[in-house]
Amino acid sequence: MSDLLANLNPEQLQAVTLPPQHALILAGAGSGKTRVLTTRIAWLISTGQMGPHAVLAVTFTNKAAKEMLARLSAMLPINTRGMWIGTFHGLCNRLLRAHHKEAGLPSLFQILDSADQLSAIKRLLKNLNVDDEKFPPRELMHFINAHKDQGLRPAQAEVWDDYTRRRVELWAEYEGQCQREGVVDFAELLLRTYELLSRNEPLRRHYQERFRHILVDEFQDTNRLQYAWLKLLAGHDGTAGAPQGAAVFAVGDDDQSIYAFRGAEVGNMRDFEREFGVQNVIRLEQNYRSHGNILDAANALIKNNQGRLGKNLWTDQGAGEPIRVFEGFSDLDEARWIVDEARELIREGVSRDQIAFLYRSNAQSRVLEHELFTKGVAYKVYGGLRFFERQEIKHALAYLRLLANPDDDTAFLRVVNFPTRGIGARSLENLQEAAHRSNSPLYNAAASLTGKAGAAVGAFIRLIEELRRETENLPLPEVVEHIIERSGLRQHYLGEKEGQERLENLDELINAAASFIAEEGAMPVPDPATPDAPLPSPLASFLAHASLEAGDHQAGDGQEAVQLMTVHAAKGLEFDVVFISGLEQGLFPHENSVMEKSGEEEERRLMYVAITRARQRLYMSHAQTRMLHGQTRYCVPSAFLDELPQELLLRVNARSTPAYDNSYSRSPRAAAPVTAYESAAPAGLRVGQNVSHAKFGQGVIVATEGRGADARVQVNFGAAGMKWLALEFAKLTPL
Ligand SMILES: Nc1ncnc2c1ncn2[C@@H]1O[C@H](COP(=O)(O)OP(=O)(O)OP(=O)(O)O)[C@@H](O)[C@H]1O
Ligand SMILES: [Mg+2]
Repeated sequence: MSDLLANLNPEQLQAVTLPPQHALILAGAGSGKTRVLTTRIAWLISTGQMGPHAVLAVTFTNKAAKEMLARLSAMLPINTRGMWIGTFHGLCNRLLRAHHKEAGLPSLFQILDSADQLSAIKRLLKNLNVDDEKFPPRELMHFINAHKDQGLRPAQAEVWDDYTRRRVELWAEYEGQCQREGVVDFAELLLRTYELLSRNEPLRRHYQERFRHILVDEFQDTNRLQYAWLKLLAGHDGTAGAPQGAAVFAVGDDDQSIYAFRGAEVGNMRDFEREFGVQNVIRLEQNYRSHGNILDAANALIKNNQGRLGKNLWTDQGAGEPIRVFEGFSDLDEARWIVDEARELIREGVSRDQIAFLYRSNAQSRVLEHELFTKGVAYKVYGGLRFFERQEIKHALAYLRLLANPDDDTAFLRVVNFPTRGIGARSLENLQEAAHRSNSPLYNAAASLTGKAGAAVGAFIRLIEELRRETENLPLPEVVEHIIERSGLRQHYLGEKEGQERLENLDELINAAASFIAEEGAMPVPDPATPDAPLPSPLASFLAHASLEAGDHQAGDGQEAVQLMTVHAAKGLEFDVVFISGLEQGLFPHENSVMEKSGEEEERRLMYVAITRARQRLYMSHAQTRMLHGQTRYCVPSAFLDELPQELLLRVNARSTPAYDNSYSRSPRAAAPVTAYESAAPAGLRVGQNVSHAKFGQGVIVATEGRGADARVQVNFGAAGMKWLALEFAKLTPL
């Protein structure tokens, strides 16, 4: 046990060995918060203060949860399987599976990911004959999710006009549809669990008594509902006679709060301190992750934010290397340089796993991927177009979902006519109407269809029934393989011109099922606290996993690969070498943020997170032109670059003339050091400049393109929205 505590500094040691009280560890990046949290769990267990089943720990991503379990197994000779360590969504899923009856859900309820949710909403609007121009489905989805993240149901929503009233009605209809179909969306996982625990006293008591220690990583990014959920589980719900609750140990960093746009509230940290009467607020100030220059850059940047809780991070690791800054002619040029540099590092012996490419927006990964692919460098993308979101995978999963739950209408509609079975849109509409009238799932309403379509749908239902029988006793990977064959999916893609890649992905799904079983064990483990709760089938567990986890299958599992992800997804992680690309106004900071002070500060925190992921070497880059949404944009370097102490930066020049480029009106320029950013902007106007327009009012320029008579600027007019204006016609006055 002494080994466990051996390398901790005094503040870390104090935090790890606190008596069972509420505590808040407030500390900057890389100061060992996550390490302290994990070590505390190990310490509590190894000193016999609690059993593995008395702990609940919440982390932010599946990757982080896995890492925590791995670290725990390394520290302790215990089996960590079955421990309640995971993401909010993962833990809620587990709770609802164990108590689905009490939660009013079918035993095999399915999880809708965001794409499924959107299609469920579109289908609803169509069924109700609602004009989707007036009620754009995506917008309605955000409306619904934002309310649910606040812990609200339609009856509690604030209605301030007819339009909102209608939206709330549609939301209520949507809830009804989900309930009929036995599906839950991400926000519902949390809300349903919260409601279950607050209404069901015996159950609440059971968990309140069970969990003696609740530990939360990245506490700054919890939203209202998550905080309420934690309070409830910890026995701080205000109900009379609640048992002496769990000790809550929260770690966080206000400077890394990057989910305010999704309703996360840093204010939760202050509320926590007050409401739980936290006696112990511990600050950690030594950073063990990054070399001095990297840390200095991060500290200098974040100083520009107001109202911070304030911390002072230092390191004894020495200054290390300067931060290298590269300017590319174009995004392709930038990507080429990044990949060349990475290859050089790999040649020098840096592991691919220790090289990360970070970017602000998912769309930026495409050029990087293209370049990596061309040069034959193994890479892995986290997030983005997830494996489980690809068309062929969703088709295969839909068959599996129907096996598990025939009431799942989203799955039904996805594959009833895929591969084609001659069932027309008209017949499907009739079927949906019949289902709507009889308030039954499509699967059951199928009998009402007559004629040719009726026969075809009947054949489909028989196919599903047969598949269910045929796969009943098969191991999961074989179930997956069987349905890919028997559903006709493989045959279908064999006949498709571009089908090869899709077939490979389908094979990869069989592999994913196999590794899922290998990792999770062939059968789910009964929970000692609720031994009588029904165990989910391996299929149901796998489907939940597919909805919850971003599958990362570009590079084979276990293969070393360069890590690509958005800055949001990089939270909590660390790498020897980090490249941050696309440091341009409008991209990072993102254009949606420029109008608001709070938006700008959130972008700065995001940049702080990006910088502090690096251990030894940090690169930053930007391009003069970039293809975005099919157009070439001229770009101005990010203001964040100017906020860094210039003596920490090493400007590296282009090594050669660009071999290819995607900008069409760039004047031929040699490989001289490039500094003249402004030349790209038309007629004295630059990105970031405030302007006024007779009709739209005041705004700020967020992008420019073209020259002379073609010159156009994109202006964010706030309330009047984002506009592209041709300079020749629009009268813009610089302010
Ligand atoms: N006392 C220590 N001695 C040596 N290394 C340490 C010590 N404390 C932490 N570290 C190492 O420093 C690195 C950063 O730690 P950790 O990831 O726990 O920081 P964090 O505060 O959670 O960072 P973030 O805010 O980015 O999530 C890890 O590699 C960790 O193992
Ligand atoms: Mg951490």
